[in-house]
Amino acid sequence: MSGIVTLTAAGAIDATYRVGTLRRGAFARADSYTREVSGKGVNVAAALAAGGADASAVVVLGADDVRLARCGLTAPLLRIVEVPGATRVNTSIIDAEGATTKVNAPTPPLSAEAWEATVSLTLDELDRCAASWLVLSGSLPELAGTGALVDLAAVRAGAAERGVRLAVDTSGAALAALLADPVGIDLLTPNAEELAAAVGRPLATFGEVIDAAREIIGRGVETVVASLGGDGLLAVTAERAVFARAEAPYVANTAGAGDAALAGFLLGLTRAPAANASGADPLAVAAASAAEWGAHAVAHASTLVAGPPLGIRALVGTSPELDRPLTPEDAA
Ligand SMILES: Nc1ncnc2c1ncn2[C@@H]1O[C@H](COP(=O)(O)OP(=O)(O)O)[C@@H](O)[C@H]1O
Ligand SMILES: O=P(O)(O)OC[C@H]1O[C@](O)(COP(=O)(O)O)[C@@H](O)[C@@H]1O
Repeated sequence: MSGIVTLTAAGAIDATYRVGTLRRGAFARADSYTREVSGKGVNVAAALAAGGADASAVVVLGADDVRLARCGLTAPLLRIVEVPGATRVNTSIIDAEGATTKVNAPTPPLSAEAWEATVSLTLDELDRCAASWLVLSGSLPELAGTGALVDLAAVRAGAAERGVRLAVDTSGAALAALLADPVGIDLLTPNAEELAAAVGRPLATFGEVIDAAREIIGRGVETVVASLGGDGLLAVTAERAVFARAEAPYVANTAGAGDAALAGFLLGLTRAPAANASGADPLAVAAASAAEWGAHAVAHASTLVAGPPLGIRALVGTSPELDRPLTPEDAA
């Protein structure tokens, strides 16, 4: 199988605290605390590898945390660009009811040398594993001294020259920058909030999510997978919209669900030729796989998933109910 490479220009340490009760403005002592080397592309690659894919993660990390990265379970997947200092820390606080409060730190600016090294390592990695997909994951740092985000043009051109398909999972300024030039993006995986920001209006129903996804598709993106938390997801193309949802065995930590769902979608696509041959619908197969991996991830205490979603089966609908409201925490 050809490989899948992820690029995370803003690597992170995920710090997860479990507390009994979390009250704004009040003291809480954690019952447990974990630190994981993360960043969206690291999590995506970990899930892809757990699903049997040949995956690797190019990630920018602070030198202070490289030893932790080299000792972790994902170490064999990581292609690290080391920059001076510490990696940013993204903090999740999970209370006894299973609700996650998350604060992501800003990423420090990247020097021109570090960004050049990142681009060149990414293109080398595409060649090394004869990649079929490149996944651009997470927020983007500023290029030091410019006030502008790092420029993805060389990475995108390099992927296009090699016939490598492009998946994008990002938010905020990075999503806006990518959507200013969306032609060539094969797969975009926003959550409802990110999709709402991209089209500049609130989204309250499945029908509104599909319309927003089609607006993005009209700008040049091939497929939009809108992830809707506990409501599941909608996989939308110019002609089709497929709904999928899987029941999570329990909700332990929602951080990383989007990354696992993206990995699940790509793993599902790799099964598409076999699905086609057996008369199954490839988009539905990929959407089901995404929902199963997402539900699997929320049942994991850590951001990273270990192993495939055994025993989790998605319900899939090829005619989503357009009037169905999103649950309030997913509506945007
Ligand atoms: N509580 C849940 N129960 C079942 N599936 C879930 C739950 N939360 C998330 N998922 C699955 O994981 C996917 C990604 O989660 P979501 O929270 O939407 O992404 P993100 O982390 O990017 O905001 C969802 O589309 C859904 O399929
Ligand atoms: O680069 P960003 O947007 O700050 O996101 C990084 C964070 O996203 C995560 O990958 C989780 O993302 P999802 O919950 O969307 O899967 C964290 O592990 C990481 O800390």
